[in-house]
Amino acid sequence: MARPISFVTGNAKKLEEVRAILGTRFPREIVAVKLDLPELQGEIDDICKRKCLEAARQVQGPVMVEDTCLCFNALKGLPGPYIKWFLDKLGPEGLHKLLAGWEDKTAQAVCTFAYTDQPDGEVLLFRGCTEGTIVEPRGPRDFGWDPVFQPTGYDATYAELPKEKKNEISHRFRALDKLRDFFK
Ligand SMILES: O=P(O)(O)OP(=O)(O)OP(=O)(O)OC[C@H]1O[C@@H](n2cnc3c(O)ncnc32)[C@H](O)[C@@H]1O
Ligand SMILES: [Mg+2]
Repeated sequence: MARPISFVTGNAKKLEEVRAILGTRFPREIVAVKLDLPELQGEIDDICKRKCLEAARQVQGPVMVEDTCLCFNALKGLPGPYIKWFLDKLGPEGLHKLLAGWEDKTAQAVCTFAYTDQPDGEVLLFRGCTEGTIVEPRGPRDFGWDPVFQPTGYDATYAELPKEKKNEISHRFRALDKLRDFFK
């Protein structure tokens, strides 16, 4: 039997969605490890790779980590990987207001899973994107920027959609679909 994969994250909501999406149809056991890993500045692939190798160093075994970006097209992809700090400081209202001066309200939610089986191993990346628009916040506020992200083709924000629906169309679902293919 292959060793369990530690999913290293400080975010309980991510973990909840990963468990719901992978369900029981995933061939490897996944154990949650709650660590808030440092995230270095830079391009998204490098952030993910370094986060993953740091996780592997701390866990000393197979790990996966995940990084989520919210990229505003009018702002050439920003806040991108810095969305966590923008959200912390500005709140959902402030994210919407950031685009006040721009006609283009479109955005991409981008999720990148990084996997490695050992501390100095090769890091594999699995990415999923969902297109949408940034709207005035609507719906429950229990997960990040969900209230301001309205996926294309829907009248509801991520926050307003039933969890099962979000998990069928989300950036995280699409990334996990690729990860699942790899482990099949
Ligand atoms: O420990 P890690 O896994 O890094 O967890 P984190 O909360 O620091 O997460 P990120 O570094 O990936 O930062 C992404 C930010 O976007 C938020 N976020 C991530 N996925 C989201 C989703 O599906 N819907 C809404 N907000 C999300 C999350 O709460 C953070 O504020
Ligand atoms: Mg983080």
